Amino acid sequence: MQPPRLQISNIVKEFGGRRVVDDVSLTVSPGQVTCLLGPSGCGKSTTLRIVAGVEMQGSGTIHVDGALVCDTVYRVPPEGRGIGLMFQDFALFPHLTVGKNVAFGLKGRDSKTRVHDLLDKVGMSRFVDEYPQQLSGGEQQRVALARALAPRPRIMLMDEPFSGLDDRLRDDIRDETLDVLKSEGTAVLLVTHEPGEAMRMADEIALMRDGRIVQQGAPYNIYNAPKDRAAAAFFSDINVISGRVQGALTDTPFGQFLAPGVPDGTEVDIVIRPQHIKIDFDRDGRGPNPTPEDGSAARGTVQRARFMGASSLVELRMDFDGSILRATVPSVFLPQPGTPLWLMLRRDRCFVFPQS
Ligand SMILES: Nc1ncnc2c1ncn2[C@@H]1O[C@H](COP(=O)(O)OP(=O)(O)OP(=O)(O)O)[C@@H](O)[C@H]1O
Repeated sequence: MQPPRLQISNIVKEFGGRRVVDDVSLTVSPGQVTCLLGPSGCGKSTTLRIVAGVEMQGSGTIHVDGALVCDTVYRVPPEGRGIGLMFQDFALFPHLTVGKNVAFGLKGRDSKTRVHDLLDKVGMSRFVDEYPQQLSGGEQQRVALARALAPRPRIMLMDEPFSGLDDRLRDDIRDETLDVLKSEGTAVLLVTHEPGEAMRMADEIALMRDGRIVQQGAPYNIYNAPKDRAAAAFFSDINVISGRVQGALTDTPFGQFLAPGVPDGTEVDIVIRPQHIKIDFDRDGRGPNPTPEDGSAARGTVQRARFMGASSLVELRMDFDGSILRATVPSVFLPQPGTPLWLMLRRDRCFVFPQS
């Protein structure tokens, strides 16, 4: 079997006795994009710097195509690792033209063709003789991508590469970058703190917290089967309803929830995203009948409703304990504050986590 393009095994790094990377392992295959996703300070960039070879790990190993690149005694220098880098502040050389920037790391006869092909791929051919300061931020980013890919790196490391760009442009450049990276078959390790960016770019997401990878998988799986409450909350606003387990069931105002394998007496959080709450109208103080899919309805009063563009966000104060729950509804639904409404929770979209 082919070894993975990049294999990171049990990497540990401490700064001043504090473990900022704690036993991180992951693999990336050619043509695959893996995102290290997590809040600021969780150790993403340090992990990337260790792979790049500009930082040394305390323990653990890195292999590229099955060959050892570094452990705690042996170390291939950064330029010998076949790795391309793209960082937010990774500036182009201001005194070189676009073409010369891209050609910078290239030798040999076919370098002209390579520069031409890459500039074509990133849609920048017509700027070949311009200087970086004549280009917009997005154009510079495209050239930086071409430059990083020019020597055909086996692995591309990207650290928040799009964060200097404004929103709309960022979406376009992300998509274009992804197309180019896929067409080159490069293995990509991308660091970001933005779940939206990870969902958009990644084949696989490694969710990091306090130096550890807490969950790893395809974006769909991580979003729909988060490991704990914090993992669920990292991707969207969440609603939390608390309960206590008795006989593998939790009683709540929304009916009973299964809590298999959770010991009696355990307090649990039932977590649901706002778009998975169902709203129904009040019929003289009565709500919809219970169903196996959605459980029982509980009543609340609209506090406020806001139009969000593609959806509307409705905040309700619940009769049963005065807590606020948030529901999003596609398109336009803007009930007046004070309107009584009934909420139901889609059972297949609820997560039950023991409280820690
Ligand atoms: N050279 C260093 N010396 C001491 N502490 C460091 C050093 N580099 C990083 N750290 C600390 O290690 C922790 C992890 O930093 P790192 O940059 O890897 O996090 P991150 O997840 O990439 O966050 P951000 O997105 O903010 O860069 C931080 O608390 C940081 O202050």
